[in-house]
Amino acid sequence: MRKINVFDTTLRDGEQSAGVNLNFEEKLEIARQLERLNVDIIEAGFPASSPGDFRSVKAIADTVRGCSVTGLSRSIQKDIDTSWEALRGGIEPRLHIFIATSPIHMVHKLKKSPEQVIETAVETVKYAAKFFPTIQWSAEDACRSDLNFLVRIIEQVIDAGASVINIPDTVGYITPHEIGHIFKYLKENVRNIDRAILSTHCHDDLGMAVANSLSAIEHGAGQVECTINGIGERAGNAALEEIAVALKIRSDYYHAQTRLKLHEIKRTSTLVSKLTGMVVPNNKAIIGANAFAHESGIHQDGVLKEKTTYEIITPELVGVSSNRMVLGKHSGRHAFKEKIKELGYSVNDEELNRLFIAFKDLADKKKEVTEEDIFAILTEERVAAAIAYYKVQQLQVNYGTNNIPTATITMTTPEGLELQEAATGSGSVEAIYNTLERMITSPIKLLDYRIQSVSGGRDALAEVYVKINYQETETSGRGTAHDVLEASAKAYINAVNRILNRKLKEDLSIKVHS
Ligand SMILES: CC(=O)SCCNC(=O)CCNC(=O)[C@H](O)C(C)(C)COP(=O)(O)OP(=O)(O)OC[C@H]1O[C@@H](n2cnc3c(N)ncnc32)[C@H](O)[C@@H]1OP(=O)(O)O
Ligand SMILES: CC(C)C(=O)C(=O)O
Ligand SMILES: [Mg+2]
Repeated sequence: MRKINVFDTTLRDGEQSAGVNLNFEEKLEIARQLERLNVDIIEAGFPASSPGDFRSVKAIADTVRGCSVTGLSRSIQKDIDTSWEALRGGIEPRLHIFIATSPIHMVHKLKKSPEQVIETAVETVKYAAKFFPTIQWSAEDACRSDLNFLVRIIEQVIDAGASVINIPDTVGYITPHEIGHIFKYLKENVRNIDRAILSTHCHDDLGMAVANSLSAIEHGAGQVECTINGIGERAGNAALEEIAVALKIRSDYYHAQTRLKLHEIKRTSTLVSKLTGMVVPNNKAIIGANAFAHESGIHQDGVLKEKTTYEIITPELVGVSSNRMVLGKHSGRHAFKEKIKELGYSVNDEELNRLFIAFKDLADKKKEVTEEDIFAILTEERVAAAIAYYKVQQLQVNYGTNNIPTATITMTTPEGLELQEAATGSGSVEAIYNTLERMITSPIKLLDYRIQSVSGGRDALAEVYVKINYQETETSGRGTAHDVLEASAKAYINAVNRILNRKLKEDLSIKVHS
């Protein structure tokens, strides 16, 4: 297996993301975590860009011992001197020096001829070699540069002392096939290429940064530059976690490996996301919240039977504790039954079918059905099955800021009659309770009413607790529903039914004993 060096530029190119500004302590914390992840090189910043960046780069170089630390420099003596002051305390001081090589950049930005660019590159690499044992030289916008010009300048900077040659796709323009060709061409045509490692540095403007990096590796790159979570200038850089895991999972294809401790990936990603404020999308490969979540019934059934049916990466590989079965409207009976078992219940097939109907009904209204929701469905179902005397068939409430709230309810009675009533109240809940009282024979006194949400979010289930006095007996009742008014009606009827149930049992025992 070929060894690929991982050059992490989260603290330099990653910090170039619009809106990101890491302070000294935050940069140091991320550097320590990158060291734990075991990257080969940390690009800690751009020392000449500001006193703050100089201080952080110096602190990181002086602290980190598990890998090499580098800093970016323009092809200017002043930048090189400042970088040396920042980096000299590191275990293997390394300079990352760059100059643009594409016609667009040379003409419009640098305002230099190709010959002047070669001269500047060679002079500054020679100057840097007086201080730095290792020099990485980058041809900015290499992928839009003339290939033969690239060959010429690379040969000369290697002779001047550079031992790593980086070929950036600065503007995210190249395609996987084309970058493969560039690396192959340089390998075959740069006279002294055996004295240097070729490196790839891709941006994601066309969404191809990772694919391009992998193609470069396939065609001869020995170093890959990337950032955690793919953050970086504009649309970002190639995502470290995606490249590293692709090399691991498809080692049969790439025959290349890194020295990364992959189980540190999730922790590193979370830290970077937190400190930069760059939120990781749920569907992001490897580290997104949904990367190991299965939602649909057929997939869940497959994973329950054999994980490899739908998982090519084990969550543990990247430091995620386990996969996740998300219960939602696409889930099937197998996953639902498994969740019930996890909650410590056993249900027979008939109960499972009844519960599954209630579950699907809720899943249609809610994005994700949580464990708390399932627990509520289970309890509700069991309690309701035991004591359904009065049963609300239909409930409608009219509410408006300038209207008196009115409830209309259709309900079946213990005798099997279907009644319909309407009543008003000072609020919607009172209107419901006044309506119910018209249909229930004995008077009811409401003693307590409490409402809470079962799980978080705007679509959470509502759970209502009531305490009532009915037929000279005090009891409580609960109701759960997606709507607070429906839950309120259910709780009230549940309390009445509990009393009727208790009384029926007492009557039966009187009859049995007499
Ligand atoms: C592709 C990349 O990611 S490159 C890295 C990009 N990162 C950054 O720019 C972040 C840090 N940058 C900074 O803080 C500032 O730009 C500084 C401190 C480096 C320079 O600031 P200023 O001196 O005010 O220059 P400014 O940024 O406006 O312009 C850049 C100058 O550097 C020159 N330049 C750009 N690249 C190079 C290079 N590789 N070598 C030498 N000169 C360069 C430009 O031609 C321009 O020169 P000019 O003033 O003669 O026209
Ligand atoms: C400085 C270089 C390596 C860079 O970030 C780029 O070209 O994208
Ligand atoms: Mg870049």
